[in-house]
Amino acid sequence: MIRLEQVSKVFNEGTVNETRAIHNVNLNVKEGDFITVIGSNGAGKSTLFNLIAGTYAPTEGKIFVNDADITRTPEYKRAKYIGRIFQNPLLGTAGNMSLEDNMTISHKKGFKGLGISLNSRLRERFRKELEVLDMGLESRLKNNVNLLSGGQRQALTLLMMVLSRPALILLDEHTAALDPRNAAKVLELTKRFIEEYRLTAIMITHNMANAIAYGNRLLMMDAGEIILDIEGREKQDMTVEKLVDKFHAIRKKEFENDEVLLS
Ligand SMILES: Nc1ncnc2c1ncn2[C@@H]1O[C@H](COP(=O)(O)OP(=O)(O)OP(=O)(O)O)[C@@H](O)[C@H]1O
Repeated sequence: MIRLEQVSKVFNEGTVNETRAIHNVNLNVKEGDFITVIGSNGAGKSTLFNLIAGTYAPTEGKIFVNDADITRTPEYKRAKYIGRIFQNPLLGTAGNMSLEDNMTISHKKGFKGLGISLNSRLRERFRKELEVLDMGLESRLKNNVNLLSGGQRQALTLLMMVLSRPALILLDEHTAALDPRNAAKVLELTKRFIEEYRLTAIMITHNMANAIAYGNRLLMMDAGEIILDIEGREKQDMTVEKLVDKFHAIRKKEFENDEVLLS
């Protein structure tokens, strides 16, 4: 459904600060894929997301959605079908607005422009949707979102995004800023929503064990390249040790991401 062909991204081209963040990447994301992405520091993981989301245009190459060339489609247009969650829980929701107002906005997005006003039926629906999170948020519809904890806020962001039914979701270390208990909870909700709503998802994680445990496909990036793309049996049989060994075998160097190896 999303395809990258020979995509490269160079920042500050022709200056002393020139950085080749993505180099000749080919990637075909199939409908229903849940892809985890792991990689050393500066490997190009976030840049890959920025290219898919349209935050940056590639220096070279093309990006397609269902065979339509979207290489030059601006980010705000792609946002109609690509959902994205960042590491920072403050970014996905409006803190100075209530839960119900936040949810109304994302609900409207799901209905692609239909005028929708907040009424008791919609409130009841929001309550039911929030119950699924099992965080007690169903009784806090009128609370401002900035009263929520980081974990609650990230779970709400996830729920709102899922309910707008994006064709593709990009999760950029979305549990990395949470304490371990909340991180595990949000990760489990993520898995559950992806399965229940049959979403196509790409998730960057610094945790190799999670990259192996979640999803049907795993990418490893290094120095702007996808150096490993595994799925099926090969992914199921993968272990952290085997993954580190694979990295050494391919790159003939140490894996430079302390967080990955320590987590
Ligand atoms: N806007 C930008 N301007 C200049 N250089 C950039 C920009 N964004 C990323 N880079 C550079 O591109 C390379 C890849 O960065 P990117 O953030 O994609 O890596 P990453 O794999 O997400 O790293 P990390 O795990 O450390 O977050 C790095 O060398 C980075 O400094």
